[in-house]
Amino acid sequence: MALFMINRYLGEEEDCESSRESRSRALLAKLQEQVKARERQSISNTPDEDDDHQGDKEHKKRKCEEPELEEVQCKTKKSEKVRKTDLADEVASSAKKKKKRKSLSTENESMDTGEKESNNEKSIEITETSESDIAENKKTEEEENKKPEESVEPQISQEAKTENSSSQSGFHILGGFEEKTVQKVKRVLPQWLAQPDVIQRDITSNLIPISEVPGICPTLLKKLETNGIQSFFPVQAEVIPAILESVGSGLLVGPGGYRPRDICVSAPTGSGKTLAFVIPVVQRVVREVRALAVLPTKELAQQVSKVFSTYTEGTSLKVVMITGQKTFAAEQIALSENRGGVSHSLADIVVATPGRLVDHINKNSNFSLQHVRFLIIDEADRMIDGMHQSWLSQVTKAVYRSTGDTQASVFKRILPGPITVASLSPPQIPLQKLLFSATLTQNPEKLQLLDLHQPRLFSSTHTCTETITQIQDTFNFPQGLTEYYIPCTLSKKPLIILHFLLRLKFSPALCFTNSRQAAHRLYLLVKLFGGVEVAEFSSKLSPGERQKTLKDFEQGKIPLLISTDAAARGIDISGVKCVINYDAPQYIRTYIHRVGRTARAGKVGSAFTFLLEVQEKNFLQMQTLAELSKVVKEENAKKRF
Ligand SMILES: Nc1ncnc2c1ncn2[C@@H]1O[C@H](COP(=O)(O)OP(=O)(O)OP(=O)(O)O)[C@@H](O)[C@H]1O
Repeated sequence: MALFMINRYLGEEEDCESSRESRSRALLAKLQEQVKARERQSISNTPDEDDDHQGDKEHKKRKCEEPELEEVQCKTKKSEKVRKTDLADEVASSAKKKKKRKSLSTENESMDTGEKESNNEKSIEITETSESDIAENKKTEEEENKKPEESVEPQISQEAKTENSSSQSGFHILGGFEEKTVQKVKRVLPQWLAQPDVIQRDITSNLIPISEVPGICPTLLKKLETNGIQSFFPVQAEVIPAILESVGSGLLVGPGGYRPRDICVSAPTGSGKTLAFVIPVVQRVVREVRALAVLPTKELAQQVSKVFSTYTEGTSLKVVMITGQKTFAAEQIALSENRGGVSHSLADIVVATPGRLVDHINKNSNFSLQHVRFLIIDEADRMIDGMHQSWLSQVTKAVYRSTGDTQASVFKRILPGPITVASLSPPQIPLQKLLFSATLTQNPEKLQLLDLHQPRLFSSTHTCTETITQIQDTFNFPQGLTEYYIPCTLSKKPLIILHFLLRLKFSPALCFTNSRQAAHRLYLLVKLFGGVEVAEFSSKLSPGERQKTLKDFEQGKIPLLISTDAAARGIDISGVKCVINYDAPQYIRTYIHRVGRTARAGKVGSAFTFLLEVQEKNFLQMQTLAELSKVVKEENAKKRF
């Protein structure tokens, strides 16, 4: 007995024949209906229809032959219709998005409009195929237009629809449209730059009696007094003890037996930076080239050399200047002598310009820098700009050059690297860099070029800004300086100069132009006009002529000196009452150094800048002059020349 009975369903198979017949009949009827409809349609169409239509006819013909295929194609067309309608929707929805995202550019908007237009064209094509669809589309479009500011939800659904349609059409949308907040990288200044030892800017109310500054030997104190120096300026009171402390345990090592920190000083023009390095160097140096001061120009080197000579007078120390003012042979003789086949240094302190220094390193075999303890880089920002000459790497190489001398090898110098037990023994002479400038850059990338060791900064401009994005090189002007600018025309400039000298008796005046030609033209013009003793100063003159001109100017023989920027930096001429920028300087640093030739050492002075109308805006926009511009604007509103 069977446990289960399986009944087989035979329904369709049973009347298979009859159903097949009825299906083919129905299909035939449907086809005939369609053929008739198309015939009616073709009759109603005009004969001058385009090629596309003929294509259609052929198409229809094929369709008639292949009814099944037609069915499939109809479906495809239908889905295309859906896509096109969706495209129209997409445009509508993107228009909405556009309204919401105000930040879209007009250019994009116009592009979008174009797209919309073309999509509209497409939807017109569609209307030809199905009128009911147009009505529907129109309705949707109208609805969309009527409610442009719909709630977020419908828009999201539209977007979803768009995405859907694009995935249907086989396109993938690239890129996300979400606005993500990008995390900003906060660049932080190294601590030594962010937290300097602050130097008071006001010299006169911050004088420190020389006896109160620790560590200075009695001989030097006496010498200072002999030179009329009773008190130290703030920069000297801060920096001298710091340098002396770094050589407290002798020249071989710094505090705690470690390499001493390099020192950077940023203080206004005329604030006394020269003595800040001259005093400790003279106190600590013994015979051998122990200190090397590098300066950008001959005049500056001469000036610094003079200060060193003053403070080494009466000691066994010898200062030698190598700037090319003397012949190479004469400089060689001054630097070293040969006794019994062994070269001995005759200089303890060398003051040099970078070019000539490199010449001696390469060509003078008796010139040794192996005992240099202090490397002074004055006008440091200018010297960094001149680093392409690679003078510093040449100096460093010469400092760490091996002698092959076994006796000296006890104190052999090795290029500094990471501190290890081995590197600390035997003791080495460290090379300590001392940087000075009124416009020392605070840009760590530039300072990096100097390969400083754990630097310590003394600055009169502490801005409390640590992040690099906020950092601007900000500099201070001397306290006693008053700045003016004079709006004028080109033709009136010479007259104003004469007015200053002849009527207002502004002298001695140092007048700056932007080129040698301009300086020479103005010099001739003033000379032709007469009534004022005038001289010019530029690289056109020989070093000897330049030196004489500066001396005459300092002694009051020349009330007006017309100069290029050759006299803008570092030149210390006492008694300059007024600086005139006949041509406006292009850079703030140039401006600071030019006007810094007056109001030196706590004295008062004035600076005048002639500005053509076109230059006013740029000049006042120099960032650090923002404050000045405010004051000067108010003042000049009253008095216009
Ligand atoms: N303690 C002091 N007492 C009186 N005068 C001083 C003192 N220190 C320096 N001076 C004088 O101040 C003047 C300016 O000094 P110095 O040339 O060193 O300035 P500076 O800071 O190097 O300026 P710049 O940045 O323009 O080169 C010099 O004439 C110098 O003799």
